Amino acid sequence: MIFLTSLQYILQYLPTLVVICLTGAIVYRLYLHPLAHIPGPRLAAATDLYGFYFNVISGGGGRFFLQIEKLHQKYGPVVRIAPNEIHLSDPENYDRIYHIGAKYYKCPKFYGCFGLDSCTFCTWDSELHRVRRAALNPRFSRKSVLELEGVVQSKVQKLCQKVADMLHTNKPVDLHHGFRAISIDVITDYAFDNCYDLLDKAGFGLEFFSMIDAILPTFWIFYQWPLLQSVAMNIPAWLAKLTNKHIASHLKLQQDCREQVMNVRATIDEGKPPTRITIFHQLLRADAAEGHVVPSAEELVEEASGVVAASSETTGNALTFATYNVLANKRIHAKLTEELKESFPNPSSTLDFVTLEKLPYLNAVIKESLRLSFGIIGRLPRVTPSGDVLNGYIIPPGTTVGMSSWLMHRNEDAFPEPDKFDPGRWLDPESAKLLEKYLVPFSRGSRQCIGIPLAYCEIYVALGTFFRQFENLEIYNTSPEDLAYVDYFAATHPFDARKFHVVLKKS
Ligand code: HEM
Repeated sequence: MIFLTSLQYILQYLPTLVVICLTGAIVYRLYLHPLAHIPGPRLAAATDLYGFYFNVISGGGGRFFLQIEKLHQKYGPVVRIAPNEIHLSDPENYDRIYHIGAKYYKCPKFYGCFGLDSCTFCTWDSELHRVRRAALNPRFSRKSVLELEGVVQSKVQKLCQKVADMLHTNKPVDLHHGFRAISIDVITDYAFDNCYDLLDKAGFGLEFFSMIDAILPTFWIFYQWPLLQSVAMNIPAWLAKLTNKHIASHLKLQQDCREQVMNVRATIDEGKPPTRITIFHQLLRADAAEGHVVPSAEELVEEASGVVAASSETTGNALTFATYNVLANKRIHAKLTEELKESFPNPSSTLDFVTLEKLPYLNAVIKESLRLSFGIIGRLPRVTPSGDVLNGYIIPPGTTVGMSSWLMHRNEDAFPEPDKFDPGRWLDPESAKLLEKYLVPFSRGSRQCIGIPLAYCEIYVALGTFFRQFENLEIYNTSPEDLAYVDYFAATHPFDARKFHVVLKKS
C-alpha cells in the first residue's frame, strides 16, 4: 500500500522532474559548459538533436556536413556543432590533429556505432590500434599490392570485357555499379582469397549494393541512440528479415563475412596449404605483431566486415567521378587518351601499375578526382585527452574535435574555383607540392587509410585500361547533380539519384 502511494507520488511529479533536469542540462551546456565560449548556433550547443536533424530528417538526411560548412562561413574557423564537439576549417590544424604520434584518439561514441569494436578501423584505443594495425599492415603494403597486382588486372579486364559486350547490344552500361563491383571483387579476392564475383552477377551485384544502401542510413540513428544498435544487432536474422530491411542487411553482411572466415579456418584446420596468404592467415598467426592476440572467429568477422565496408564506396566514388568528368570534357579526354596511347600503343596490352603511375596527366586526373570524389566526406571525430589551443580558443580535455576532406579540398585559397574539375592544377610539380598539403582523401597520421597502395593500384589500372580501351563513349542520362554527395560516413550519392551510365557515342 505504502509502495503504491509512493509510486503514484513519483509518477505525479515525474514530468516536472524531467523538465527540471532537461532545463538544467540545457542551461549548463549554454552558459557553464567548458565549451560555452566557442561560437556556434545555440541549438547545437544545447542538444545533439541539431546534427541529427540534418543527418536524418532535413532534405532526406546525410547533410550535416553541408550545414557545418555554412556554420563556418557564419561563425569562423572554430564552431561548436554539438554540446561536446567542435569542428575546424583552418587547414593549418589538420596536421596537428591527424598526424603520427598525435595524442588525439578516435571518438569512441562515433566509431562505436559501426558495431565493429574489434576491427582495426573502429579501435579507438591508440595502443591497441597500434598492435592491430601492425598485424594487418604487411598484407596491405605496396610490396604486397605489387605482388598481387594480377588480382586487380583480372577484375579490370573482366569489367572492360563486359562493358564491351553490353555496348554492342546498344544498352546503357551502369558504371556506377561496375566500378563498385571491381572494388568488392578485388578486396574479397585479395584479402580473403574468396571473391564475391559481383562483376558476374546481375547489374554488377545490384543486390549486394542495395544491401549496403539499406545499411547506410542506420549510421546516424545508431549514433544518436547507441543502445538501439546493440539491440538491433542481437535480434535473430529471421525476425530482422520480417521487420526491418536495414537491420536485415547489416546481419546479412556479417553472415557473408562469417562464412568467409569459416572457410579459411576450415582450410587451415585441414592443414591445406593456402593458395594465398589472406588477412585471416596473417591475423591467425600468434607472431603477426608484437603484443598481437589471435582474434576469435567473431573478431575476425568484424575485421572482415570493416575492410569490406571501407573499400566499396571509397574507390567506387573515385572511379565514377573521374570517368564522368573526363567524359564530360573533350579537352581532358583527348589529352588523357593521347598520353595513354603514347605509352601503351597496343590497346589490348596490360597497362601495368608502375608505368601508369609515372604518367603526368593521368596522375593529375587522379589527384583531381580524389580531391572531389570524397570517399569519406564528413568529419573524422577525434578526442583530445589533454586539451589544446586552436585558433586562439582554449579547448578543454575530453572535447571531440573534427575536420573534413569536404572543407579541406574545397578551400578557395588553395583551389580557386574549387568545384571545377581541373587536372591542370596538379601539372606543375612545384605548385602541386604545395597543394598536396590540402589533399587528404585518405586522412593522415597513424589512422590514415591502410588501403592506400591498393586503392591507387585499382584507380590507376582501372582508369588507364578503361580509357585506353574505350575511346568512343558518352555519358548517358546522368547530370552533375546526380553525382552530388550525402554523408553516411561513407560518402554516397542521394539514393534517388540516377546512376552513372555510358553508351557508345553516336557517330
Ligand atoms: C579511394 C579510396 C579510399 C579512400 C578515399 C579511403 C579513405 C579513408 C579514410 C579517410 C580513412 C580514415 C578514416 C577515419 O579516420 O575514420 C580510411 C581508413 C581506412 N581505410 Fe580507406 N579509403 C580508400 C580505400 C580503401 C581500401 C581499398 C581499403 C581496403 C583495405 C581501405 C581500408 C581502410 C581501413 C582498414 C581503414 C582504417 C585504418 C586505421 O584506422 O588504421 N580503404 N580510409
